Amino acid sequence: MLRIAVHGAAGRMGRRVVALAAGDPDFRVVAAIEHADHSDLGKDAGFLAGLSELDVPVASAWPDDIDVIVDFSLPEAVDGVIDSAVKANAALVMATTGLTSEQHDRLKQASEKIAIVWAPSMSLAVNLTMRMAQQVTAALKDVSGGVDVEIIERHHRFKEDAPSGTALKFGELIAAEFEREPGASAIKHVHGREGKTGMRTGNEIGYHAVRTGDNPGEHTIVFGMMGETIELKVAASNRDSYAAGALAAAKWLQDQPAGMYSMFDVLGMK
Ligand SMILES: NC(=O)c1ccc[n+]([C@@H]2O[C@H](COP(=O)([O-])OP(=O)(O)OC[C@H]3O[C@@H](n4cnc5c(N)ncnc54)[C@H](O)[C@@H]3O)[C@@H](O)[C@H]2O)c1
Ligand SMILES: O=C(O)C1=N[C@H](C(=O)O)CCC1
Repeated sequence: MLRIAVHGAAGRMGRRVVALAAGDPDFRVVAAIEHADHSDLGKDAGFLAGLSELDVPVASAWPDDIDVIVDFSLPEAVDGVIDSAVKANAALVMATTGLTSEQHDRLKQASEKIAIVWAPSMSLAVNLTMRMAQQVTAALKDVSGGVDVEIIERHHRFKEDAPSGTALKFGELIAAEFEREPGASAIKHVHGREGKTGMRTGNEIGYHAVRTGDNPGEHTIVFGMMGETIELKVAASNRDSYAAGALAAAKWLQDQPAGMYSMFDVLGMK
């Protein structure tokens, strides 16, 4: 049984991770961590997750006996949870998005000591769609008349970063396909458009962030050509696909040496 600590445990995602972990016989929830002045400190994590009590109070201090930490917090909390994972010699599932390049560097350094999965989306369907987007790009990148790629992401009104980490990952993977050929032009990443922008160039990817209501996450990748269009769309109807993916990553990490891994590794999508 894996001793799991949830970082950001009172959050929208943290509560779902606690709920699913509590119902999984492979896990024992040993810690529900929040920042030191959170209003839910001391409350039972099971109660916050909509369950019966787990006898795990929300706390800001880390216990010693942790096998894996699942982080769904905020960028300002990420440096601390990396340090805590290394100190506890615990595996780390890093799901928080909006990290700085310095924080990604710190994750990489920490992966020399502990096993880490970082993914902007823990969803099976999203990671499968990423692989499909790579295949479509490879097939269309030299099409007559060219192909224009635009990424539209839709999330709930409470989301604090834009575009989504998932949209950025889609763009990174698609750009890599365009840039694979020697001498290929570097792709420009264009975030929104306004004013007299001039004609769209052939070597750019556009990103558009929609924020409405309680949308748990939706990505549409548009491949626009002269005469026809392909759209790849993947949409969550609740947050459990992300929580389940994070727990799958937590289990998978237990058999891995120190290193940096992705959901492609967890899902066996080489
Ligand atoms: N990778 C994925 O599959 C995936 C899926 C959903 C959300 N996310 C990302 O997860 C993050 C959280 O999303 P959310 O909707 O749950 O947000 P949220 O605001 O509901 O939850 C974030 C939680 O982190 C806590 N927190 C902030 N600072 C902290 C600190 N210093 N120490 C401990 N806890 C702290 C907050 O109190 C809050 O409870 C976002 O970055 C989001 O983009 C990733
Ligand atoms: O709810 C969020 O915030 C989400 N963020 C992820 C991202 O930024 O890619 C995707 C899942 C939902």
